[in-house]
Amino acid sequence: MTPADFATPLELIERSVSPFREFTRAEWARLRADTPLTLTGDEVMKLQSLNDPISLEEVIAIYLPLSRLLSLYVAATQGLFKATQRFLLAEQETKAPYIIGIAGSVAVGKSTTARILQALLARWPNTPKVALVTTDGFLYPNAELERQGLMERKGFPESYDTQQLLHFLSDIKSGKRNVAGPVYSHLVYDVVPGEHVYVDQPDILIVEGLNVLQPARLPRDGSDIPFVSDFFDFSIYLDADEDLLHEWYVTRFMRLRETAFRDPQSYFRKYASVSEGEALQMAERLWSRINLTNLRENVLPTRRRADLVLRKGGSHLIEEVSLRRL
Ligand SMILES: Nc1ncnc2c1ncn2[C@@H]1O[C@H](COP(=O)(O)OP(=O)(O)O)[C@@H](O)[C@H]1O
Ligand SMILES: CC(C)(COP(=O)(O)O)[C@@H](O)C(=O)NCCC(=O)O
Repeated sequence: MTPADFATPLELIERSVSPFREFTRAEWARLRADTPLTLTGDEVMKLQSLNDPISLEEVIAIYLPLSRLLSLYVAATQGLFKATQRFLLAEQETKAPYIIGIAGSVAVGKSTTARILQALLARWPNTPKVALVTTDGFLYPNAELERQGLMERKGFPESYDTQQLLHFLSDIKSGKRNVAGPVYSHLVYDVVPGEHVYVDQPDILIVEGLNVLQPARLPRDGSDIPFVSDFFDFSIYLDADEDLLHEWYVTRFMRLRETAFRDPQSYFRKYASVSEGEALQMAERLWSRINLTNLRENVLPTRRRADLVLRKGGSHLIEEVSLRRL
């Protein structure tokens, strides 16, 4: 026995009650085992979002072990589903899609993580059909947010049509074909009327958004309201310190000024032509009044509900991984 093997009773209790198993980057990277690399450096570059750099090394160290874990979990869930069907003496073979939720703050890089996972999972040897949707389409349109005085609460739980999202997920989970969902445009900063995304019986669905792990606000009459996460088979929370998120948000806003904001259709076009100081002020205001407040009040408290927490450090690399004990 070494001194490190001794722990105080309190330490033992803390260790035994933590619902998560913690891994350093190096420990997690070893769990890739023999999972083959199926993406090239060029493909990875194309999947990254603005101001969210990702390298092939990150895919190898973090995402290949995750892909291996998910392939085991998907197979186990499918086995359980088949067992239930056998028990029910079901005559027809049906299948339910495996649904993965990705939560985390604005500007943490959920979109990059979601796209990398989608590409990796779609390249498993049995090439499953992997669909990806973002929850921003389920935000109420700006006109409705304005009517309800919620324009400064965009991204807060009350700014989403959660009923619509629940119906959408329920239709997909129950195997309906061509389920239509709404589409949000960051350019015009609003839901696009008449535009839809269609999800057609995927093997795997990735649902990405700020509030996907949010508990339902239970009605006083005690009726049973599902959580969005009730539809998830696995969930990921992408985490980073507040200071980093703040820096990433403001840097991205200032880079968007040079690109997307120049488009005459951009909601933020004004900030492409005002002084750098004024643009910076707006970015700071959006961050602190909306996104940071939402992070503290609503998003971060859901972290402990995830099955896996990926924690990013200063250079956008994932430095720590926590996996829920089953
Ligand atoms: N104002 C904007 N104009 C254009 N694209 C944007 C704007 N804000 C965010 N985006 C893009 O939208 C996507 C989602 O951003 P966000 O909701 O902050 O989540 P995350 O950074 O976690 O992916 C990112 O790819 C980001 O680059
Ligand atoms: C559209 C968002 C709410 C993110 O939505 P999500 O896809 O996570 O549901 C967010 O990017 C946003 O626009 N927040 C409002 C404050 C801001 O303009 O940064």
